[in-house]
Amino acid sequence: MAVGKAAQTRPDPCSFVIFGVTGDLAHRLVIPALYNLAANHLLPEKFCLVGIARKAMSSDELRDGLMKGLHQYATRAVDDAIAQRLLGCLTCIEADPNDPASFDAMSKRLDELEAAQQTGGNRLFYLATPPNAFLPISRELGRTGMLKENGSWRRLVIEKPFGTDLASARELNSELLKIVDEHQIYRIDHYLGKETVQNILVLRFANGMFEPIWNRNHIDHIQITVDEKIGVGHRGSFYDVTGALRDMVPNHLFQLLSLVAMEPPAKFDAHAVRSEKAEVLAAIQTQTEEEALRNSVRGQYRAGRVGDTEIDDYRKTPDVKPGSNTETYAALKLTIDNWRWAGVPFYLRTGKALGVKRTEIAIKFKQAPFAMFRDTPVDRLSQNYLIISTEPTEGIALQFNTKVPGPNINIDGVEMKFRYKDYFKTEPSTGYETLIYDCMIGDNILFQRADSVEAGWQAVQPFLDAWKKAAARGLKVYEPGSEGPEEANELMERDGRSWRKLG
Ligand SMILES: NC(=O)C1=CN([C@@H]2O[C@H](COP(=O)(O)OP(=O)(O)OC[C@H]3O[C@@H](n4cnc5c(N)ncnc54)[C@H](OP(=O)(O)O)[C@@H]3O)[C@@H](O)[C@H]2O)C=CC1
Ligand SMILES: O=C1O[C@H](COP(=O)(O)O)[C@@H](O)[C@H](O)[C@H]1O
Repeated sequence: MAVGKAAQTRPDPCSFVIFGVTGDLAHRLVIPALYNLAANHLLPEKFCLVGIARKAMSSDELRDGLMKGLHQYATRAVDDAIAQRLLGCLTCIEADPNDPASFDAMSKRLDELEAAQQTGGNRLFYLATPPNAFLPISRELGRTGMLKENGSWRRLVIEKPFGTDLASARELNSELLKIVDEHQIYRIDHYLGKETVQNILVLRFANGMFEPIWNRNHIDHIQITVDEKIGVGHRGSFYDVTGALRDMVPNHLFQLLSLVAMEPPAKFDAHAVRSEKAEVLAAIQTQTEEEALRNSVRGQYRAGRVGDTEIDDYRKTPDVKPGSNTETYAALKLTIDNWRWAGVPFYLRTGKALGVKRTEIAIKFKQAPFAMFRDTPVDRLSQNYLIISTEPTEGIALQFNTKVPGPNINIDGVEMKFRYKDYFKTEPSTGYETLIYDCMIGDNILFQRADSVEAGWQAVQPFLDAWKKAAARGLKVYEPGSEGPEEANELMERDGRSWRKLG
């Protein structure tokens, strides 16, 4: 992460080994991110790019596919010379975790490549594979000694989802820690690569004015919204066993929640920041199943339109079970049991096929206790929100009341807005550049530690259990292009609150 560093420097020479290189993530996000790093001179001088495929494939064939993907998904115009430099050195190695001999051969081949390219033995293994392959691949890497650090570094990048519930996340952590040390594991969550998300800490702790009011005395509640317009599309087989809650909440939404709710770390280093994040997640009150049902809404979209795009009924998505009860929308009410947040509800919502793409944290401050202005009762004052948003615009807005010009005291709500693009020249990014760069320089501040992953699953486990038992009961349907099921509004209205409207 660039904060606190004088300038970005090139990482150590290393090999970058991608498992799952034939897949969507590698083509759409990882290679374009490496391209952006190459274009900004942020790849190591000596760099060995290796793709691991389970089926035989030549390096040329793999290179052609990745080059095509780069042209399709790059976030900036592709300069052929840079792309050639990046992919020119690509080597494809065939290895399957079900075939130990293939890993022995891979280990030998990597040694040879690294000796030729003088990368010094530093290796980053990026597991861009389905979660069920994380452990088999790690075990083979461990067995063959490829993860052993002998004067060089060896790192393992694990994609999300990290486990499917509390028990499986614990099991995965415990098995991985038999193979590698925690400092070698980089559990990735691309939300932490987003500028606005990293800026939450800067906003809170590099400014003196927010901290005094950042607590239960001044904050009424906090809303975290991650709405998407896209449907499930071609990801039916993954999504139908995952659902909106597992896909988004214990990872992306909890990253936002932990950054906004954590205590100030003693210093800005990985240990201190990650400890505070884990601490606040662990303080999320564990709900009984009955409370979990009362404090949640789950929905599933039917056929309809989002803007000009036709969206099919979720249950008709390829690879989705015909009568599936998997939620494509989830809203939750959580509370954090600590001194700062006691009595301050956190309302979270996320869903697919909704009317707008919106990612925001809206911090709602308490109303003024008394309105001294005639004809303006306190409940007619506009609400005071501080809004930190990534979508549709990256920025921060503060909403407050002001006097309407004129002879009388009329009051209306206005907004002060900071938009990143008005102040900084930002380059479009995949969100993965920062994370991949940080892995290469060994800065794990933006990666999840085992304890916070487990604390996240612990907090959502009651909802998973309650929803599983309830099956179809309680699953609400919603129209594509809407704001989600009406019951999500009722979740707020019951508490005398409402979701923040856009615009
Ligand atoms: N795509 C995305 O936008 C995002 C994906 N992720 C995560 O990234 C990971 C990859 O996702 P995605 O690229 O979409 O998936 P894909 O299905 O498109 O690709 C999976 C890749 O993994 C390989 N693979 C599958 N099974 C195994 C196995 N048992 N052992 C070794 N390799 C295997 C496949 O290789 P083969 O050709 O041999 O079958 C393929 O290259 C997942 O964990 C996903 O949750 C996270 C965030 C976003
Ligand atoms: O990890 C995931 O995130 C995306 C949303 O990411 P964003 O950066 O576009 O907000 C989501 O679509 C996907 O289902 C999920 O797996």
